[in-house]
Amino acid sequence: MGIDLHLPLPDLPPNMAWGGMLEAYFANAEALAELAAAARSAGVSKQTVVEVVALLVVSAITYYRMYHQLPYPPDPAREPRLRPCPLQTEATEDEHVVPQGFSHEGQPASEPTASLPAILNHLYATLAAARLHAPPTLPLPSLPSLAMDPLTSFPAKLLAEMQEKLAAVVKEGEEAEWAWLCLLLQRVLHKEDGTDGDRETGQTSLATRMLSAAMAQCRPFRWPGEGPGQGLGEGGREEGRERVEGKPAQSMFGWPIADTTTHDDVCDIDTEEAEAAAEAAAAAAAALAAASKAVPPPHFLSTGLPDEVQLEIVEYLQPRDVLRLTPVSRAARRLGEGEQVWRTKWAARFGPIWRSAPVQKAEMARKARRADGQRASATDGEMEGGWRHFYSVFELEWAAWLCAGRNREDSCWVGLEGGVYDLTAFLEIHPGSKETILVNAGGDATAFFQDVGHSAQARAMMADFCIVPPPPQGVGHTEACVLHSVKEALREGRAGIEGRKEGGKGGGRALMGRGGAAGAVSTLAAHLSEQAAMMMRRGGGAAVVEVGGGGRVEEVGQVHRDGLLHHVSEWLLPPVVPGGGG
Ligand code: HEM
Repeated sequence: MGIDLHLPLPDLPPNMAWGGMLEAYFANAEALAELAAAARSAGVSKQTVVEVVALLVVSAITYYRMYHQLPYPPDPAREPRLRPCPLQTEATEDEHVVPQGFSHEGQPASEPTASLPAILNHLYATLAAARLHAPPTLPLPSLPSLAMDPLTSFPAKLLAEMQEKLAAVVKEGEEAEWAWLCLLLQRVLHKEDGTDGDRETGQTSLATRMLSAAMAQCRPFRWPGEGPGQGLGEGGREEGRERVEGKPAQSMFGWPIADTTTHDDVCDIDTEEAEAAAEAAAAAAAALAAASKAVPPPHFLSTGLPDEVQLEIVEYLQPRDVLRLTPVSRAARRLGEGEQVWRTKWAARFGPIWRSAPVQKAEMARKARRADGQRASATDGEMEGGWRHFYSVFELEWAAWLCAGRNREDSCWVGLEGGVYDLTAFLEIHPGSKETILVNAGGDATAFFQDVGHSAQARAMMADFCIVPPPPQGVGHTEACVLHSVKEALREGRAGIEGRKEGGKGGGRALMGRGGAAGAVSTLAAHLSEQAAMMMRRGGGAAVVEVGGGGRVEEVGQVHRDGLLHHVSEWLLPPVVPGGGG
């Protein structure tokens, strides 16, 4: 199955917000399903596609910045003014913590729902614009055709192009940029198992061999201005390149560039020469591989991209996609669990809720009680477990916290589908009775409310009572919500913990749904076993959901080959009977 890319190219506002598009894309269940199907039929994993899209976004950011001649790292004085992101409509501008690139001035408040083809179209259009306006000395990649299938023809076409480029890379031995663009290609070609080429014969593909050679020759990519000796132009492999007096020796990308180099010099390569160089590269790669058998495949996010760029990628992604990316490598984990990422995500998702009047009032009341001499708890005012943990807890608990105690006739608040409603005035006239609401008030009543199956008319009435609006559709849930459902499913015996031995060094266990288990359970189980399978294929290790002694689930987490425990908070899980729930 292919994805039709014959879409009309949209007008590209210069201040396109990639993050918003990507957010919308990943939040779009239909697009995800389409992506999954396309990925399956093309033999590419969803994970890979996520990475590819993320990398494409980085390229877009890169070219966007070049196009507007914005410095990197960003210089606040020269940044385009950020407009409050659509999620933060109430607070004043000063109060906003706007995620980088989330939204720019002049953009419509509501992001269009983007599909993968639309995103690619935007990206390509940006690249095209960048090419048109770039100074001729800037060696930009030539573009893949716009009318192609991103999941099938993309790798093939890009491969052809990349082979050409790689030949130049190897020849010049400098252009790390290409090397990481090729990583993108390599990830796609790799399918998902970290091997390449023909597994039977152990032959690696030309692309990989060339890439290895290029990577071996390239020093990590750095943006200019990161410090002496770090850019490629400083003390790197500079043979064949001349520093021009009085001119910067680096291009914006940080590789050395003589001012006689033209775009054509870089992009139009003599095919014969390229083939010869490719062969040389292959030979070099073979020698390299023979010298060191255990050359790990280069990984996404460990390619020497500047930290800020990597951070930008993960900040754009939905929480669940960040969680999906973290097991890819140590670097990805370090990033994906970073404080700043979750802080930003929290601010974008819950900032408006936190600043909403009811929450502020409740918070002030709580503080006043403290001032009245109520004993503060040991953890009061501290953030335990970091921002990621806090994000999960907040997501799960804030409505209950806000509504606590308000289950009376004179004050009746209910949490529903991510918003909070004051139903005090509605109690008497509620068609489903006052009592039904009262027994469910004072906390989150979403489950019951949805069970009842309220009509569209009923839903239309809700806005009148809303005091804290629910987030816009598509703002995803984190693992905390998934685990909340898991907890319920375990408690009700709809799911259990089962041991599952996998190959490799360590055994593995996964949380398995049982007949009729909640969707959340199977989602988590599928995710975990996907991870497990991936780890196994990469040479041992295990994805683990651990069951502690004494009939209690002590912890649930993923243990990876690198020995890192991806921990999920204990308190989310209920006691289970010995032997594993049910
Ligand atoms: C803003 C909040 C709410 C509004 C505007 C609302 C409105 C309505 C309306 C119009 C009906 C009539 C049936 C229909 O049109 O679907 C109804 C029925 C009902 N509602 Fe609500 N409701 C709200 C919240 C709740 C909550 C929080 C609960 C309980 C947790 C609840 C429980 C029920 C029940 C049990 C019925 C009766 C269903 C039946 O007889 O089939 N409602 N509600």
